[in-house]
Amino acid sequence: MTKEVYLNELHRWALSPSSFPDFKISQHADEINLTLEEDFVVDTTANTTAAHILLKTYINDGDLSWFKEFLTFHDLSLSEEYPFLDTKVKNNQIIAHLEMLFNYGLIWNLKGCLENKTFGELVFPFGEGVVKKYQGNEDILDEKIKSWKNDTFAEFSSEKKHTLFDIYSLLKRKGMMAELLFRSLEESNVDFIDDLEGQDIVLGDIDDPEVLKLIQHESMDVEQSEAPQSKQRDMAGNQQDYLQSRLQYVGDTQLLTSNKDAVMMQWENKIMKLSADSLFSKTFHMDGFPAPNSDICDVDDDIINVLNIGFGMGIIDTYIQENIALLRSKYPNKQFHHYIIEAHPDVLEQMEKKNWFQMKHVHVLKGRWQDQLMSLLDQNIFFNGIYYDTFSEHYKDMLELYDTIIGMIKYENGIFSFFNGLGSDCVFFYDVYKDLVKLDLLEKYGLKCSYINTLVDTIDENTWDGISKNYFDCPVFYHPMITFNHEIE
Ligand SMILES: C[S@@+](CC[C@H](N)C(=O)[O-])C[C@H]1O[C@@H](n2cnc3c(N)ncnc32)[C@H](O)[C@@H]1O
Repeated sequence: MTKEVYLNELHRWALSPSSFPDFKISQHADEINLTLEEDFVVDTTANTTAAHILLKTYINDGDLSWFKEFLTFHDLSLSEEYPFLDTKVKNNQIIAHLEMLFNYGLIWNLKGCLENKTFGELVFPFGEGVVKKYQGNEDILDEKIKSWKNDTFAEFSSEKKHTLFDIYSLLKRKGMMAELLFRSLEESNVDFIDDLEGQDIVLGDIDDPEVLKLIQHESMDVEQSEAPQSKQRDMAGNQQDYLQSRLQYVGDTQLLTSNKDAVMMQWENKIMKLSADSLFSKTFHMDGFPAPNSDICDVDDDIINVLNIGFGMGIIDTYIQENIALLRSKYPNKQFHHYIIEAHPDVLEQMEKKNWFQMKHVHVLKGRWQDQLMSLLDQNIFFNGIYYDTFSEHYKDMLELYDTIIGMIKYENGIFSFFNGLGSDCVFFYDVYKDLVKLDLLEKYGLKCSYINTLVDTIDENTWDGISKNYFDCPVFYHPMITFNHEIE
């Protein structure tokens, strides 16, 4: 069987699997060497795979008008008429079909179909956050989201809703596996991998550019704010360039690089308030948070230390100071210390102007956290709350950070949090990273990560005017609350 004939069969099957019960990928896949993502693509310009077709058909309950539209839109001429059969993809088959496609090399983060979406976005176009519990007023949701929730999602049977969550979990798992695989290859220069998901895969040498390309293709390598495609110095993606660049404060609303990348913006104000409160929430009763458990909270804790990494516009630091002032008046015998680490000279100059160096019990450490944290560790200072929000760093840097701060968080009543912009320019990637962070923290450090899901109501159509790149495009913000896992005691 030629590849063309095989692919034609594959797509007919994806449109209507129950009409082709005998179709087996494995029968001919090996013969035609079907292992890479290109082999699944209907048309390379449209980048739409059999899995996109399968998912979209399932979600649309067998109504295939979208597929006709898709063919016309992309001016596709196919060798054979596709049968527009009125047969639905069944709830109990879809997971097995997707698993099979993944086992034959389907790549998890491809965008395709009419709307150029990832598989995850076909299932939950606005991410998992809007279908799970969140804080905030539903009325503020965008009309498009409301209409999807109320007119589309609400109409699905409960069995179908369950299946959609199962599909989404599978897709997220595939994303996490790809990230973990990429990371371990980078770390250990592994040459061969055996028995991944039941197959024997020989990857060859990681230095082989072909292998590296394949793995990188599957990895997201997210940054807190991603770099625009430009020939200018890459300030958002490269720390050295960033630290040597000039920054500009635009009133009290923005901090920008000369490339107009946003280092910090005022729309994050609400998130900074939530973050500042959460740093004290395991030691004191803060509004909107459950009371700290008196069994595990160290009530004799008289020295309260909070650390913020990355000053930016000082929004979170201002809220931390407000909290300290309030708590100091309630607990006059306790000592409160506020540490700040900041690396950029222009930001340090701004801090100077605003008197941060003169404030009582505020300790500013000038330099990168990579160089400053050790001195705190050496002085045996333990923290009730640590917050991380830098710029031009990657998730790799956060993994490095975990190694150090694990020894600095108070065991009983300490908490770590960060501005969660990981993968936040795509709802599906944001959901994958949400789970990956949880897994990383628990597996390696025994830390428990839960999230407060809060609606983002401070971004509007003008927010990104004049900014080179929108770095947050999700309706729900996942605020991480990371503590030692006392449940395992
Ligand atoms: C997004 S801003 C922080 C905003 C802050 N949360 C606020 O409320 O205004 C990021 C800050 O981290 C600083 N930064 C970037 N890399 C750093 C590093 N490695 N160590 C310390 N500070 C860093 C930047 O210069 C910038 O001031």
